[in-house]
Amino acid sequence: MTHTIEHTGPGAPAAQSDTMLEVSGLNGWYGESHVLHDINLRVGSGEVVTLLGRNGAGKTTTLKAIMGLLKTRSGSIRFQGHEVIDTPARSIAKMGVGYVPDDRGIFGSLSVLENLLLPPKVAEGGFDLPDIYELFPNLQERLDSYGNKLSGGEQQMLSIARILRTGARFVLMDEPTEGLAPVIIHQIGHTVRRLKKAGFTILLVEQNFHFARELADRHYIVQEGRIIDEFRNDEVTENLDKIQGYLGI
Ligand SMILES: Nc1ncnc2c1ncn2[C@@H]1O[C@H](COP(=O)(O)OP(=O)(O)OP(=O)(O)O)[C@@H](O)[C@H]1O
Repeated sequence: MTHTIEHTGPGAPAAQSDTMLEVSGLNGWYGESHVLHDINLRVGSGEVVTLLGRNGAGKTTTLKAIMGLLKTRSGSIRFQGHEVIDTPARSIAKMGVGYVPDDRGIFGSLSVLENLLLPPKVAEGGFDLPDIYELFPNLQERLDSYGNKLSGGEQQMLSIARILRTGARFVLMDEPTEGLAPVIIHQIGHTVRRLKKAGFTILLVEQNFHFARELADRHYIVQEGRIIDEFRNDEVTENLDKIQGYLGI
């Protein structure tokens, strides 16, 4: 069945009580190196929430820990009320959590279509191919191209598109704008806005504060593996100096 995103409602964030993700006291390690320290964060259903911070702050590691890709972790990660701290990544994906990694994870020796069809469906209601082509017309034109022949922007779109196909409704996105030209960043921003309108929940890691500010409902500031502050998007203007100080911009 075609998933008509144009006809979906305005997608205002759901009530505070409707929690998609609740992380409490999350700690994470790479070997002996203690990288995440008592991370607490919450993402409501239908919200776009960002993790902002300088290089090496621990943003990617936080996403990996939530997705189950960082195995040495402790604390609590609840997805729609279910504790997943001991759940492997494969099972977390099956619960409807999609992950768009910072390296985009495209297989260079597979075509666009093969890359699109690769991740297994996890839920009904995912985008079918016409939905994807409507959202990303460039991908339809490049269906037979190999992944390694795509531009950075096309790879990013493919990486997002294949997650949408799976039926995941909660998407973790790691720096989707990294290294892309302004016109492509604009297109990615347009995509995130449409997904929000269609009711998706998004946890977004970003270095590009201006991009994050255009899209997000709330922001968490990550520094040295800790959440040190948080802001609603409508509090950003009055806290701009503070935020720019945190981010070093
Ligand atoms: N595979 C790894 N093994 C050991 N240490 C790592 C590994 N990956 C990241 N780190 C370290 O963990 C810390 C957090 O890194 P992380 O990649 O989560 O930061 P980030 O905020 O996402 O920054 P960036 O935007 O640069 O990716 C850094 O000190 C980094 O050097």
